[in-house]
Amino acid sequence: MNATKKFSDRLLENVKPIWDKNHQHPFVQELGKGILAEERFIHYMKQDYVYLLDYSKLFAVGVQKALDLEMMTNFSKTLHDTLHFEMDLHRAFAAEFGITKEELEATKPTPTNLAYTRYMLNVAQNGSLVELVSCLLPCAWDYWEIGKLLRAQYGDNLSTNKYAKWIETYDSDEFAAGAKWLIQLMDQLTDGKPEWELAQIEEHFQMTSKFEYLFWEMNYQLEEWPI
Ligand SMILES: Cc1ncc(CO)c(N)n1
Repeated sequence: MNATKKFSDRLLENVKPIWDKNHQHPFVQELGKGILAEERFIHYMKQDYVYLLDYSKLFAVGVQKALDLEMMTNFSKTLHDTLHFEMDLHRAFAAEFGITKEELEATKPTPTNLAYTRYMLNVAQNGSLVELVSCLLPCAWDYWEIGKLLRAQYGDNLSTNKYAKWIETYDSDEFAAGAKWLIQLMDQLTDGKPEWELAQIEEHFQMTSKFEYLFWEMNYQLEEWPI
């Protein structure tokens, strides 16, 4: 591999068309403008809460598969930050909308949500550590990108945006630190890997990025089980 080009640069370059779609999705844009229908936002908050319960289990598997104490510490810190810092956002919004913590936790995942988390959990449990990281990374990295983008696009109107806390959370130093650590970890773990393995990693990265798109879409459409 070209010494100056990191594997994460390649990932970003190739995933751009998918992430651009995510960034232009009406759910994301309307959230940025503060005009997203509350019904859609509430659907998202509830679905994302149970999504995060499963997503954070990937960090727990990361602790188990970590190669050294530093990696273990970082996985367990990010697990803690997800359950506390990130999910506090959901609990705060739920309280505003009159939804209890118990109600949040009892949310039944939609078909899209379930497909997304089962895909990641299957890779986490049956694949290698770097495959696990390739599933975690789009979630953390693209949310950080969206936080930065919405701040840049709509930051001047945050005081009147009822979803401002969402943008502030994903554009925060705390959230950025987790994303940056995962990007660096991806580069560390892929250093010197053969192309067939890099291709496998990129496949997971693209797949979970597409699931990110489906997640915006399913909340915008208020997806439920049809039967
Ligand atoms: C669906 C989804 N992807 C990524 C994140 C960021 O952790 C989130 N909260 N939800």
